[in-house]
Amino acid sequence: MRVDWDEADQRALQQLVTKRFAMAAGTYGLALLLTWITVVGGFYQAPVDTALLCAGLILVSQLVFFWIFIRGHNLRFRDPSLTEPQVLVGLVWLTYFLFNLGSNRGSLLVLYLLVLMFAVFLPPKVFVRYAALALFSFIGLSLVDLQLERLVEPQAAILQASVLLVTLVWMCLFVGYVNRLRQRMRQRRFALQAHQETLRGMMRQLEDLAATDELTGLYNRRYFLKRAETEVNRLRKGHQSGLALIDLDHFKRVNDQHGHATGDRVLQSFAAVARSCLRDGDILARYGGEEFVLLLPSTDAEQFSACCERLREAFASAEPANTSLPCGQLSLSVGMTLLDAGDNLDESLQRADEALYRAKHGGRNRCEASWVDVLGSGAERSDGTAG
Ligand SMILES: Nc1nc2c(ncn2[C@@H]2O[C@H](COP(=O)(O)OP(=O)(O)OP(=O)(O)O)[C@@H](O)[C@H]2O)c(=O)[nH]1
Repeated sequence: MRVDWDEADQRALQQLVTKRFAMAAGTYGLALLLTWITVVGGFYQAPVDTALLCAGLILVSQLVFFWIFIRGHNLRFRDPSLTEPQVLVGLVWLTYFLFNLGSNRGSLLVLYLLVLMFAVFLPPKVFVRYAALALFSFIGLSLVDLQLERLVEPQAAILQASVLLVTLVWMCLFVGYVNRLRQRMRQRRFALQAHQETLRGMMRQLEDLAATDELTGLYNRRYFLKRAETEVNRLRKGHQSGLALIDLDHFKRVNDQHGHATGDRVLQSFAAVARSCLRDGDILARYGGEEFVLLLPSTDAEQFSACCERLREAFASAEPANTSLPCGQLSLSVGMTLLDAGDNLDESLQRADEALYRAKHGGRNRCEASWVDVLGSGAERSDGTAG
């Protein structure tokens, strides 16, 4: 069965299964060493050719597995570590090896457990299947010996089979326990991941709250200053950003004549108008009271002036919802400046503030730029009445 893994999972998984393969291959190496000890010690009761053939087949089988792992073909299977085929190869090889040991096989019975150790993480049902295969293979060896009339000690064979049976039953119970433990751990991991996701969501909400002005939904001053500092530092030589302080005109009068609630709605109305005039990358924040601050990345004097002018006109002609204010009563003044690479944010805000001061004192409802000569012709000054 083909399973799709994402790339990071795939790499981590491949590392893990390759380590397991190395362990299995190492175990085969030790088992082959044992084979040759039995051959040299005279316990091996078949021609040496069979031991050589067996060693060769094991080597080939491991090379095939190695090729499968290296090419990543194992990832096509539900169990990418290929535990079942490995265990099957191990059981077949071990049974053949024990068959050739004749009556000496009892002392090497433990090797069945060694092979089955690789299967302890398989589902318990599958493990029971391989445990039964190991037991019946071993009993089968004694039956074949009996058939060939070379079963020297039948009682010893029965005892060995009983020991294997008891050990395998214990292992099956142990595997069931391990499996339940793993399931519980998996559930806890999922619960933990869900908690982490909730926490992350809450953190995002908190960050949004900490960055937002409650009344207007715009960014607040703290967030703006942090963000603007980053933008200023990011500014490359030859590029400019626009910075503007925007102040609603005679706002105290709105409050005094129409009430604080109406004043609040006017502030919200400004936020809505400004949002509709600005682009996504533009940063607008409530600087305090009825004062706002705007940062327009990657702009020049002409574009920035046009943008602020558009905003001024849009607000002057906006009719705030749920207020008794007639349109025409509302206006704003803007103080603009340009930021160059290496500029200091505080000094730039100071320049914008000075321009705003001029806009207020020049009659309000206008945009003034810090880059315009104060005593000059005022050609770049724009206002709602006449140039
Ligand atoms: N409704 C409302 N009013 C606010 C809020 N924050 C500040 N204000 C009011 O905004 C007014 C600002 O008044 P001033 O600083 O005198 O400025 P102004 O009346 O707009 O006059 P100019 O700026 O010179 O045109 C004050 O009356 C503040 O109480 C707010 O959140 N809601």
